[in-house]
Amino acid sequence: MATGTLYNKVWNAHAVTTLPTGQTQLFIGLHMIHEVTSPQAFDMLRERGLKVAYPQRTFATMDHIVPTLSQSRPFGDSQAELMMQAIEKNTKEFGVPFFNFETGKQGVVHIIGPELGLTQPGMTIACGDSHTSTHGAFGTLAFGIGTSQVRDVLATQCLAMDPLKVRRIEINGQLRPGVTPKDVALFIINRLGVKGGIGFAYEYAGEVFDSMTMEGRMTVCNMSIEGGARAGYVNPDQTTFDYLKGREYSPKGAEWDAAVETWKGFASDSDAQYDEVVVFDAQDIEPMVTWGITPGQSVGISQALPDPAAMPQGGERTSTELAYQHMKLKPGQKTTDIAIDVAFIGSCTNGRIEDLRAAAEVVKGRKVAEGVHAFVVPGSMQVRKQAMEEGLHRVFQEAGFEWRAAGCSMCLAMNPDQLKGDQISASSSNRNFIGRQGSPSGRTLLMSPAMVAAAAVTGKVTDVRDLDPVQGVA
Ligand SMILES: CC(C)[C@H](C(=O)O)[C@@H](O)C(=O)O
Ligand code: SF4
Repeated sequence: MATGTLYNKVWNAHAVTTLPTGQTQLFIGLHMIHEVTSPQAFDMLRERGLKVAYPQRTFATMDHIVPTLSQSRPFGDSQAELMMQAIEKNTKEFGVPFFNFETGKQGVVHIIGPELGLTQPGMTIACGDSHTSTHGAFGTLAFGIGTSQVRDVLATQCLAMDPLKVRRIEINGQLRPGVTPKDVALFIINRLGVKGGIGFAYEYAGEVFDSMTMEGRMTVCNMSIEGGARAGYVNPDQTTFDYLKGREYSPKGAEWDAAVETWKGFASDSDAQYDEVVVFDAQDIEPMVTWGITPGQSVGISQALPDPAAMPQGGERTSTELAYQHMKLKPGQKTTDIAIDVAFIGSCTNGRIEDLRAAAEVVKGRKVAEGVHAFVVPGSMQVRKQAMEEGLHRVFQEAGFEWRAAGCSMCLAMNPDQLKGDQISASSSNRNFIGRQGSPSGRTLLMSPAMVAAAAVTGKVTDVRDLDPVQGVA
């Protein structure tokens, strides 16, 4: 059992009791909700005549179904309009703050929590969404939950949870130029497998994380769930505190100093005991690209696609063969030979300002390749505003990208932004499952925002480090 870890400290600080099932009843400090997994939970509350126990610890937004072109009401999609109306009604009736378009703070749930300073070190956080692990970047224990658990948290502010083991993933050394947090996330999943994290919380540590920005840490924690982990976190440090200072919901004045002292106390001790420790060398990581139908089916940009015939019979070989069938790619093929149809920059993995800056940097002075449909969907209204203040929208538009409104968009295509037929996308999102981007035969290549930008301007998967400099661009 892990001791002296952040996991351990945050868990114990929030444990209410041990339930007869052996599970821990855990108090949840922050509950974020969105339109997809909350309507039935509110209905169940209504059926039982219950209230939201802590409306001041509950915050709502809408992200999955929002159209990114016209947002005039009623929405063109009547299903989406109904979901919007449901969350409007539920938040009003139950007294839950709702970050809708009018507030200027709407966005993907995992982007707005940190951006508003709602996400704070040492917290337990829950949201009816698997990528809640994102908030672990702040030294929180953040869990994605299902709709019946959303009901439980609404009604009691508690969850019944099984304890986790802790695996420390330490990456030492410095990342090579052009290698980003997204590449780190894909590398970890490639090495440990999409199921490798089952039963674990991942603690990300080592020089790479020490020097990573908060947005980068969010990208890596976001994808913990794609590696099977229940949660993922980075210990809070000065980078964390600097990010949170002055945010809307961050503590102010004397409360700020007291909060920082408390937050520091949640970090893992230097002599903490882990259930497992895995160590990687930063130099071994290169820009990564997925070629298959799970986020673990990836290669470094310089490597050829793997050969299933070289794998032992069984699970991995079968899923590799299945992936080749769906992706219409060939073992041994170079990733840089794969042409793309669509370039999507956005999502809770890579829809933050640093992601847009990194992509714009590549796009500046270049043009989207002929036949490629490229678009940028900022992760939140605030990210969008910031990007426009920096003129990034113009960089994208001049290159031929579309500049859209904030939401989940083509990350999972619950809105009109969908692949057609067997189109292939270069996508900065987190899942490449069959049908994920709206078309059953659609194909998704996951990569960093800079790599998506490089693919958009060349029309095929490209090592962003190989692009020739653009004349006249500083
Ligand atoms: C719609 C929602 C329940 C889902 C999730 O839980 O992750 C979505 O956000 C996703 O990324 O697949
Ligand atoms: S951006 Fe994608 S992964 Fe994130 S919450 Fe939305 S659909 Fe899920």
